[in-house]
Amino acid sequence: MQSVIQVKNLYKLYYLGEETVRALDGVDFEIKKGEFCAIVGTSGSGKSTLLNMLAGLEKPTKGEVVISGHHLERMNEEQLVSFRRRRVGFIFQAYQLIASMDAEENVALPLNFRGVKRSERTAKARLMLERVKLGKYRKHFPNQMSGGQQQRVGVARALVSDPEIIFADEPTGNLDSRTSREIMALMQKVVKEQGCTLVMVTHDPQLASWADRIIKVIDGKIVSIEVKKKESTEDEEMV
Ligand SMILES: Nc1ncnc2c1ncn2[C@@H]1O[C@H](COP(=O)(O)OP(=O)(O)OP(=O)(O)O)[C@@H](O)[C@H]1O
Repeated sequence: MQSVIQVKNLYKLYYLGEETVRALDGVDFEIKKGEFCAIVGTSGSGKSTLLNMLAGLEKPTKGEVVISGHHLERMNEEQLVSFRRRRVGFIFQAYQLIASMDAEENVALPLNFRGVKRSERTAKARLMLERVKLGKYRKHFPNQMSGGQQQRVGVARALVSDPEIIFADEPTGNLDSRTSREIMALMQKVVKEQGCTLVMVTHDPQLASWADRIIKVIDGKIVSIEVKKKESTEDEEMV
């Protein structure tokens, strides 16, 4: 399988007065196309810094981040914005839905930025809401939905523009354990159905165990990469 993300000799140093924080301290790995990858580690280990580098939200101090053959560290701000709009979807811990927009409008939002016409935006948003089993909730506003439902809207919004890669930062951090499992199962299923790559950051090894590849980070260094043997799961059989 082809690699969609390649990270080579990556460093991110922060200078705080006399002190140098080695948030990423020489990191190398690859993520294959279509994989669900978890980056796991305790608080302060460097997970969010790594995710920000992969999404082109922060510049590395040194090293390479190559996404589908494109070097992010060589891009300027404008190129990075365009890269994110065209190729990337995000799922956030606090959902980040717009309170004044209903579920359908929230899901359609990434398509506005791409200049897709209104009728097509609405049709795609409805399809995605059906896919996350929220078809009946399309006219509901965020404050009329549970946390789990809001995050399902978040998943639909991340997938609506057919991104190559979805980045998720503690996507179930605000949810109880049962709802968390539901969201993990949903993300695993829809990502496989759409054939995109999912990179999730979590501090929770239990949640990381849903992934095909688990990258463990301690003090800015990778200490292990576990690749799970493919099993014929229920989700895969449904694809
Ligand atoms: N802008 C910054 N300036 C200085 N130090 C920073 C900055 N951002 C992060 N750090 C430091 O880099 C290290 C890694 O931080 P990071 O946020 O990546 O960890 P994390 O694993 O995502 O933690 P958490 O799970 O708590 O979000 C920490 O020691 C943190 O204090």
